[in-house]
Amino acid sequence: MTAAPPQPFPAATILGYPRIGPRRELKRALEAYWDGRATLGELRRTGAELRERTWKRLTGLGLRTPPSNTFSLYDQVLDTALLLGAVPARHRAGTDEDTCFAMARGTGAAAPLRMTKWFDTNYHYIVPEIGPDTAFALHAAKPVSEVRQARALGLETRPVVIGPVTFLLLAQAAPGSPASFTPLDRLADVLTAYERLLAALAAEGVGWVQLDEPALVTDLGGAELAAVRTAYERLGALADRPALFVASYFGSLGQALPVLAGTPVEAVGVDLVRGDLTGVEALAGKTVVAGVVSGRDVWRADRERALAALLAVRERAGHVVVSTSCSLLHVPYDLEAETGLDPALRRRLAFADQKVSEVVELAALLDSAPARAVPAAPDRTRAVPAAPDRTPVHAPDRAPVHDPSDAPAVAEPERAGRSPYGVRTAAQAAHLGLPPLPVTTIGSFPQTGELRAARAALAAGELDEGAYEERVRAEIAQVIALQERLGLDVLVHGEPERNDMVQYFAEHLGGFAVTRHGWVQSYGSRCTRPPILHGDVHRPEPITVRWTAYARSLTDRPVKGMLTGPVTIVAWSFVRDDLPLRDVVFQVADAVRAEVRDLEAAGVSVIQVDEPALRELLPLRRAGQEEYLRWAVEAYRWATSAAGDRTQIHTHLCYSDADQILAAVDALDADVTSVESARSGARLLGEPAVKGFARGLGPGVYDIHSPRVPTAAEAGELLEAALRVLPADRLWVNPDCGLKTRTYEQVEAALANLVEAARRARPPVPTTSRAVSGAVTQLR
Ligand SMILES: CN1c2c(nc(N)[nH]c2=O)NC[C@@H]1CNc1ccc(C(=O)N[C@@H](CCC(=O)N[C@@H](CCC(=O)N[C@@H](CCC(=O)O)C(=O)O)C(=O)O)C(=O)O)cc1
Ligand SMILES: N[C@@H](CCS)C(=O)O
Ligand SMILES: [Zn+2]
Repeated sequence: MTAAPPQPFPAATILGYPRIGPRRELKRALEAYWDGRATLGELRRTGAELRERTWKRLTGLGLRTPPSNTFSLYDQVLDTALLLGAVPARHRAGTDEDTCFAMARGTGAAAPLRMTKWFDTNYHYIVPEIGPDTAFALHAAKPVSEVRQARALGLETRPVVIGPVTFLLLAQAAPGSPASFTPLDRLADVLTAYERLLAALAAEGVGWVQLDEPALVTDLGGAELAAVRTAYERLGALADRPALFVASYFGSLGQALPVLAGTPVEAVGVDLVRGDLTGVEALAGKTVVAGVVSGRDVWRADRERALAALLAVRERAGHVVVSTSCSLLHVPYDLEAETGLDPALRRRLAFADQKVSEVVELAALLDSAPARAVPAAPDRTRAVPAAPDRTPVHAPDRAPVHDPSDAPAVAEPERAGRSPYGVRTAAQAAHLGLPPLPVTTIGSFPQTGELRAARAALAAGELDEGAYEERVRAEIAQVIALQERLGLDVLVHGEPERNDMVQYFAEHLGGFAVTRHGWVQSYGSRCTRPPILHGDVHRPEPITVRWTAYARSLTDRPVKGMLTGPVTIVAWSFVRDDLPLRDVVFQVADAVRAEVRDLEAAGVSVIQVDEPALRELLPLRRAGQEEYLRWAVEAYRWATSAAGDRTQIHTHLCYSDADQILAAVDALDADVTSVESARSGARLLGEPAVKGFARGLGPGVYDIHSPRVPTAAEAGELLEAALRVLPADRLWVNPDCGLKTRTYEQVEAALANLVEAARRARPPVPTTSRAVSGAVTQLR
C-alpha cells in the first residue's frame, strides 16, 4: 500500500481545462508547423507558454493543485497511446510530435488512425489500435516533463492520464487481429505500463494522480466490471505510488461504483450534474470528488442545489472535494472576453474561468457549513438558468410534440406526407435523370483564408455587406464551375457564406446568441464557437435560399440545397435546460421545415439536411436510447416531410458510428444518406444492417480529415466493396464529410479521382437509355 499522501486532496479542483489557447494560439502554432511555416522548437515553445499561462491562471483563481498533462498537441487518448508505446509501426517518426501527428493525420504513405466522438460530446479522439502483439512500453516523458515544468514555476500539480479500462475500451483491434480478440484482452500488459508510470511519478514526488475513466458511466458487462476491479486492485497494491483519484464523468457510475469502492483507490470522482447520489455511501473512507459545477454547459451553477449535494455527499461518505462534473475542455475560456453579449444573458453565464471560481466559492461555503446542516438533498444538481426568456412554445404548423409513449412514429412514413420511398424514387429518377453511382459532395468546399478574412473584415466594419455578398457569389461561381469541369453529378454551392454549419444558422434564427471568442476544440487544431440557445427558436426569414438559387442559375445540373438538421443544431449549441431537449429540437425542426419548403418553392430538387450529431446525442446507457431515437427521428422527419415526392432528400452523418444506429438512420426516411466510412469502411460495410438498408447510401470514399489524396484505385476499391453489399442503383459516390478543411489543390485532385473511380465502376449504359437520360438533362 502507498504511504500517506504527502498532501491531502485540495478542497476545490477541476478535472481539466481547455488547451487550444484563449486566442487559439495552439491552433495557429500547429497549423504553422504542419505547413512548414514554423519549427518544432516554436511549436514546443507555444505549448510551454500555454501550460504556464494555464497553471498561473488556475492558481490565480484559487486552485491549489491544478491538473497537469491536460495539455495535448492533438488529443489525450492519442497521448495515452504514445505514453504506453501503442504506436503502429507505420506511424513511427523521428520525434514524439511527428509520430503523434502521423497517427492523427496520416502521412503520404500511411493512413491515419480512425477518429471518433468522445462519448456524447463534439470533441473527437483518435482511436488507438491494439493487437495481440502490441508491444507496450512506458514512455512517460510528457507527464513527467509537465510536472517538472510546473514545479520550476513553484507549483505542484496533479497529472491526469486516461485510465487503463477506458483506454482499452476505446481502442479498436489492430488490423489482422483474430476475430475473438478485443483490446481488453491486453489488460494485464497495459497495467504493467501503468504501474511503471505510477512508479515514475512517485519518483518525481507527485502526490496525486488522476486516472480518467469516463467509460465507467456506460453499460458495462461482467468482463468490463471485472477489468475495473483487477485494474484498481493491482494499481492500488503497488508499494510506492502516488494516491489514486479515479475520475468518472458524463453520467452515473452505476454498477462500477461499488466495484471501485471495493478497491484501494483513495479518491473517486462522481458526476453529480448528469448523475446522482445513488450508492455514494459506499465510498465512505475515500475522498469523493463531487462534480457539481457542469463542464458541459455555459450556465451558472445553482449554488444552493450544488451545496445541498455537497453536504449530502459529506453526510453519506465523509470527505468531499468540490469539482467540475468533467473537464472544462468542452466550454470556452473566459466570459470576460464576450463584451458584446446581452447583459441579461451574460449574467446567467459561466465559461471555464467563471466555473473555476464557482468551484472555489462552493468549497469555501462547504468549509463554513455546519457539519450536520443538511438541507433536503436533491438527487440531481443540474443548474437551471436564473431567468430564462421563456415564452409559450412556438409551433405554428405542427401537431403537438410527439408523446414518446405513442406508437413509434417512424413506422409510418406516409403519415408525414411523403409517398413511400419506392414511389418517390421513381419520381426523382424521372425528374433528375442521374447516372448510376452519382458523384456528389457533402456540401462545403474549402474555406480559403481570403474568404475568412473577408468575413472578419465584414464583422470589423471594414467591408460592406454588398462587397461581402459579391465575394461569396464569386466563390459560388467558382465552385460550380469546378464541379462541372470535374464531372460531378449533383452539385453544391459550397457553403462559402458559412463560418460554421451550426453557427451560421444560429446567427439567422431567433433564440440564439453567438460569441466572438468562445472557441471550443473539436479535434486537433479545429474549433467551433457553439452558439448559446437561450430562448424560443424562430426563423424571421429564409436563410439559404438566395445562395442556392444563385448557384442553380449558373448550371443545368441539379444543385443540392444544404441545411443543418435540428438535432445537430441543438447538439452543437449550448442549450437552455429549462425545457426538455426534445421540445427544443422540435422548435428548431419547425425552422428547418420552413426552410425546406422555401427551397423547394424556389425550384431546388435535391435538399440535404445534415444530421452528423444524431449518434452523438444518443444516451450513453441503453435505457433511454430508444426513446431518444424515436423523437430524434421524428424531429428529422418533421423537418423534411414538407417536401414533395419529386424532391430528393439527402442526409449526412459523419464520425457517428452510424453502423450502431443504421435502423434509425433508415427510419429518417431520407432518400439518400452519406456516411463516414473511408477510415472504417470494412466495419460499416460488414454490418448486416447495411445490406438491409432500404434507401440510397453514399459510404464516404475520401477521408477528408486527412490531407492525403486518395487515388482512383483506392476509391475504386472502397466502391467495389460497397457494391458487394449494395445494389448499384442505390449507391452514391462521395467524400466522408464536407471539404471546408481541405485545400483546393487536395480537393481538385481527390474529386477527379472519385469521378474516375465512379466511371470505372459504373455498369455499362445501353445506348437507348443513355439517349433518354440525355433528353431528361436537356429538359431540366
Ligand atoms: C463537421 N464537423 C463539425 C462539428 N461541429 C461543428 N460545429 N461544425 C462542424 O463543421 N463537429 C463534427 C465535425 C468536425 N468538427 C469540425 C469542427 C470545426 C471545423 C472547422 O473548420 N473550424 C474552423 C473554424 C470555423 C469558423 O468558425 N470560422 C470562422 C472564423 C475563422 C477565423 O478563424 N477567422 C480569423 C480571422 C480571419 C482571417 O484573417 O483568417 C480569426 O477569427 O482570427 C469564419 O470562417 O468566419 C477552424 O479553423 O477551426 C471543422 C470540423
Ligand atoms: N454540409 C456540411 C456537413 C458537415 S458534417 C459540410 O459539408 O461541411
Ligand atoms: Zn460531416
